[in-house]
Formats: sequence, C-alpha cells, structure tokens
Amino acid sequence: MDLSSLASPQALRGGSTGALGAHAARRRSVQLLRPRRPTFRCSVEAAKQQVQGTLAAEAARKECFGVFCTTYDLEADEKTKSWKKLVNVSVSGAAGMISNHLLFKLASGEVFGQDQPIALKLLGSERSLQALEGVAMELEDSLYPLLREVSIGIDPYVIFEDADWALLIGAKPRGPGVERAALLDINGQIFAEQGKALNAVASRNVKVIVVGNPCNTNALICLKNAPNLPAKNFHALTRLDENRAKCQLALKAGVFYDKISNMTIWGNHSTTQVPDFLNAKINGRPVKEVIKDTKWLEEDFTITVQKRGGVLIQKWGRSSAASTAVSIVDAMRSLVTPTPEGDWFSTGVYTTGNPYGIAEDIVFSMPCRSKGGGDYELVKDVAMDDFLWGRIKKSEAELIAEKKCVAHLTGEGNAFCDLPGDTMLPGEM
Ligand SMILES: NC(=O)C1=CN([C@@H]2O[C@H](COP(=O)(O)OP(=O)(O)OC[C@H]3O[C@@H](n4cnc5c(N)ncnc54)[C@H](OP(=O)(O)O)[C@@H]3O)[C@@H](O)[C@H]2O)C=CC1
Ligand SMILES: O=C([O-])CC(=O)C(=O)O
Repeated sequence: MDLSSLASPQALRGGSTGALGAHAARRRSVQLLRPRRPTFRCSVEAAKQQVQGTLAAEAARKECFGVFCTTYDLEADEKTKSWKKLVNVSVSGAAGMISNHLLFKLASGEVFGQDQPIALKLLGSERSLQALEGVAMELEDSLYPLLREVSIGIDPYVIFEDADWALLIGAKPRGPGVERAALLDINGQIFAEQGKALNAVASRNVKVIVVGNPCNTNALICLKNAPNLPAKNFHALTRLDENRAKCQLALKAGVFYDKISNMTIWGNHSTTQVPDFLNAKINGRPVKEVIKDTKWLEEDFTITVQKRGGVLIQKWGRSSAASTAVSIVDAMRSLVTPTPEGDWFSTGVYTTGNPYGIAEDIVFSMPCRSKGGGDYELVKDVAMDDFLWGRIKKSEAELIAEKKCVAHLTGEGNAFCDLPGDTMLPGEM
C-alpha cells in the first residue's frame, strides 16, 4: 500500500502532520490497554463483572477513534521531516482535574516545542475507565498535530512501558476524617506499586514528577521501589509553590511577576514549606532591599504561600487544578531547557550529597539549575541565615517523621508514625 497517498486531516486543512524520525509510517491510535498480569477476584459476581469488563475492553480495543486510526506516511511531509523522535509521556490520574488541563498543554507542544511529537499513555482505574475514554475523545477532537499516539489503561506495567516521562498525579484525596498517617499509607501503596512498574518497564532515563500528595514522601517511596532507575530523576512538584511565592512578592513590590527571580521553595510541599526571601530577587536586587517590611516577609508572605492551596480550596470547593497543570509544564520546561544565567528553579529532589547540610535520604525541595535535556544540578551559592535555617529544619523534621510512617513501603522495616501535630498538607485547613 502506498501510504503517501493518505492525507491526514491536518494536511487537508493546511496544518502539519508529523514524521517520526526513523519511523517511516506510524499509526495514530487510541488503544485500550488491559492489565498484562491476571487479576483474581473471589465471588461469582466479581468474575461476571470481570468478563463483562473484558468484553467491553475488547470492544473498545476494536473501536477506532477517528483521526487516531488514520495511517500516515510521516516522511512524505516536508514540514515534519526534521521532527525529533517520539517522546513517551505516561500520566497517572489522567481522568482527574489536573490532568484535564495538563494533557492539552502537553499535546499542544508547550513543554517540548513544536518539533517534538509525543505519545500520551494515560493511566486510570476501573472506576475511571469510561472517563479516560472521554479524555481520549477530547484529545482526538483537539486535532493536535504533535500528538501521534494516545493509549489508555489501568495497568502501570503497560502504561509505563518505555516512558520517557512519568507524571504521577493520581492519588486518593484526603477526605474528612482521614488521618494523615492513613493517607501516607494508602497513597504510599500506590507509589510503591508504580515505582516497581517504572523500574521494570520505563526508559532507563525516565524523569518522574510526583504530584499526588503527600508528594515528597510519595516520591521517596517511588524511587525506593525503583532501584534500577537513577534516584536523581525523581521529583516532587513544588513548582506551584514557587509560582505562588513569586506572585505574592510581585504583588507586594508592585512589579509584574516576571521581575521575580531566584525563588526557592525549601522542604516539603506542606505548610512547613519555606519560601526563601533571603535569596530571591526583584529586578535583580535582593528582596530585602526592595521590601523592607521584615515582619511581612517572615509572617504574612510565608504563611500566605504555605496556606495558599487551602485558601483556594475554601473558595473553589476543590484544589488547584489549572495552576497545578501550569506548574507541571513549568517544571518540565525548566528541566528540558537551559536555566537562564544566574537564575534557578525549585523542585523536590533526593537529598543524597546535598551541599546544604539537609538530612540525607529524603525528598526535599531545593534550588536547581539545568543545562537542558532533563538533567539538573543543585545550586551551591545560596545564602543562609538563622531564620531560614530554622524553618528548613522544621520542614526537614516533618519529612523525617513522614519517612518513618512509610518505612514498610521503602524496605526499611516497621513503620512508626508520629507526625508533628502543627503541620498540614497545603489543602488542609
Ligand atoms: N504537588 C502539588 O503542587 C499539588 C498536588 N495536588 C495533588 O494532586 C493529586 C491529584 O489532584 P486532582 O487531579 O485535582 O485530583 P482528582 O481527584 O481530580 O483526581 C485524582 C485521581 O486520582 C486517582 N486515584 C488514585 N487512587 C485513588 C483512590 N484510592 N481514591 C480516589 N482516587 C484515586 C483517581 O483516578 P483513577 O480512578 O483513575 O485512579 C482520580 O482521578 C492529589 O493528590 C492532590 O492533592 C494537587 C494540587 C497541587
Ligand atoms: O492539598 C491539595 O490537594 C492541594 C495542594 O497540594 C496545593 O494546592 O498545593
């Protein structure tokens, strides 16, 4: 069959289609991926449901979703001959609120640029399977030229296969009456399982961004369950906190927020996080030279950033979704593009060998710089004073306590959970 005779919808409407390097022809597809490994249930009813589910899945597997079923001759298009090799992005919690914003940003090229085709592999559960199909349909209806493949499924061992990026968003939200220790355990189990799956099937250089809360400790659990992957590649998302801090400084100083740089969030994505006004700059000048109100910086600013997520939940009735998606895009872009000279960004990373004296073997948000390509290094030339160090130690203590609660999930023996009573997740009020 002469594939070059097949025109894509994009080509027909004057847009571009993609060539995928060595892949002469690729099928754009929405595939429904079922678990590879058998699942066992006890009752006859459950067995019946499983059969019905499998039949539904089979039906869905056969059903093509419009443009994703079209086969293209990808090298026939002059415009896309120079496109890069396909990048695989796996996303958990893909039918959730954050993903509902994020997936469309990823597909539009906001992170990787307009010459980078991507495949989206979406992880859900039995409960979200229908919704996931809806997500795939909306992606299809968006006609993104860069989006070459979409697959949906409920088995991380399938969805994480060859992942270059894993964005781990799915987690049980903390509802009324759920103890933090219980949440650490419930969500920790999700991230232990997903760490194992990444370890088994993802690209050996996969970059993992953990968003689901409590994200620092979930990231620690995930990396401990993925011993064959570089621990350095695991991140806990604190970029939303960085963005929130920049916004508050800009408001106070009466400048637009692009004038704020060198903004570090230290520590846990919780109310112990430390927005660092000692090292941050406004128009290239130290914050304390521009904002002379130390009481505001130490109290109002710090507390506003720490509790921003909770205040938003009170207003909206749900947690930040759009701005979280934006911050995930920012976090990824900061890793794949060189950091502007003299600036840095915050991300929660594994503390091994950190130059600040923060406890080893936890995931802690720190200032980083990247040369692009997904790697990063810690910034060494930062100032420290008693106020900043005292706050950092409080967040460190909280993370060490969280780590003890999940020892059973990190392979470090029996869990013992005694969390500080005065600290919270950002969304708790
Ligand atoms: N780090 C950060 O800056 C921020 C982190 N967050 C966190 O991100 C996570 C996702 O937020 P958001 O997308 O708004 O949440 P949603 O509730 O919209 O989606 C979360 C998804 O998690 C999945 N999930 C996995 N396990 C469970 C479970 N046991 N019970 C219920 N749902 C489960 C569900 O998908 P499925 O059924 O497919 O598994 C659900 O779609 C939360 O943990 C939230 O606290 C939010 C804002 C900022
Ligand atoms: O606690 C939540 O789910 C919300 C959250 O992380 C935030 O807004 O920073």
